[in-house]
Amino acid sequence: MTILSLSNLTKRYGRDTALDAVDLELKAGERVALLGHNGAGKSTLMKLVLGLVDRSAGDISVAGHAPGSPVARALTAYLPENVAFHPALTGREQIRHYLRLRGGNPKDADALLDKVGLADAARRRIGTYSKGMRQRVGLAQALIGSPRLMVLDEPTSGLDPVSRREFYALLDELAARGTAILLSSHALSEVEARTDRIVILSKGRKVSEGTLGDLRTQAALPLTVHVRAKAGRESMVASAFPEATAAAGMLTLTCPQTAKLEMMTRLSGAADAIADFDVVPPGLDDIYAHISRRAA
Ligand SMILES: Nc1ncnc2c1ncn2[C@@H]1O[C@H](COP(=O)(O)OP(=O)(O)OP(=O)(O)O)[C@@H](O)[C@H]1O
Repeated sequence: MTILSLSNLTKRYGRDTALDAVDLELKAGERVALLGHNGAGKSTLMKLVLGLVDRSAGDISVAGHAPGSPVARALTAYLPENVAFHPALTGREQIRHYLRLRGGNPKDADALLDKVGLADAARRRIGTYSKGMRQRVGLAQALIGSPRLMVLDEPTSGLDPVSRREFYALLDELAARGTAILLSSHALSEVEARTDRIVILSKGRKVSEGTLGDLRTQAALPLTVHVRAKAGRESMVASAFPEATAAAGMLTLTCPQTAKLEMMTRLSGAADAIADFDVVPPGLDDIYAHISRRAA
């Protein structure tokens, strides 16, 4: 089921085009990452989805409803990059407050805090929480009313690696229950591992979209191959791979995606002299840099 649909979506501020004819669909349970340099249009896209600004052209719907309409608002949750809570309130008091504002039952606060792993800290003041714990309060708040679409702006910025992993595990659980997740991030390595699809914006235009595999194919960047020779067989390996550069006791060479099999044949041909080798595909940071540069 389609939860979010953007078609030819355009937003202009005066003569500047912040978002230029963007198409995008999110189905239930999909996790989609929005990448782009500063000013690429990520926040504008999110604001349009939340109904905070009006579109200049194109269409947008949240489960068939206009963004900002009462139904779309009830179906959508938003977690901004920097969530601010009252430091003197406990986690439980803060979530009870939000539940009252959203017409929910304040008694549900403990269940929500438990869901985000804050059951033990529910009675502590938010002023004593770490940044990761405050982000979880934000997530608990966003979970009120079981949203079908969750929009997260840089949700893990400032979190340590363990908190980031735990945060993504919570998102995985939400997605597994059918919530569509749209998040923006600059932390490419985590997006690489924890989202189903990646959308790259540049100057308001969608310049790439797909799984990491799709993007890898589009970018057509070469693989990197590291080869370590057996002791005493260095010159034999060096002559088998004359194009390689040597550093730190290893030979390093690149191989086009389309020439993987030839590379395997060459490696097996020199197998007697090789102690170890690694074939490293380009990571999302390389692919992102390549696609953004090409778009610019
Ligand atoms: N309210 C506004 N009035 C005029 N121009 C705006 C407004 N909001 C955004 N813009 C412009 O629209 C373009 C896209 O901005 P946007 O904030 O969507 O980018 P972004 O990808 O979210 O960037 P960042 O990563 O820095 O948050 C920029 O050129 C920005 O200056």
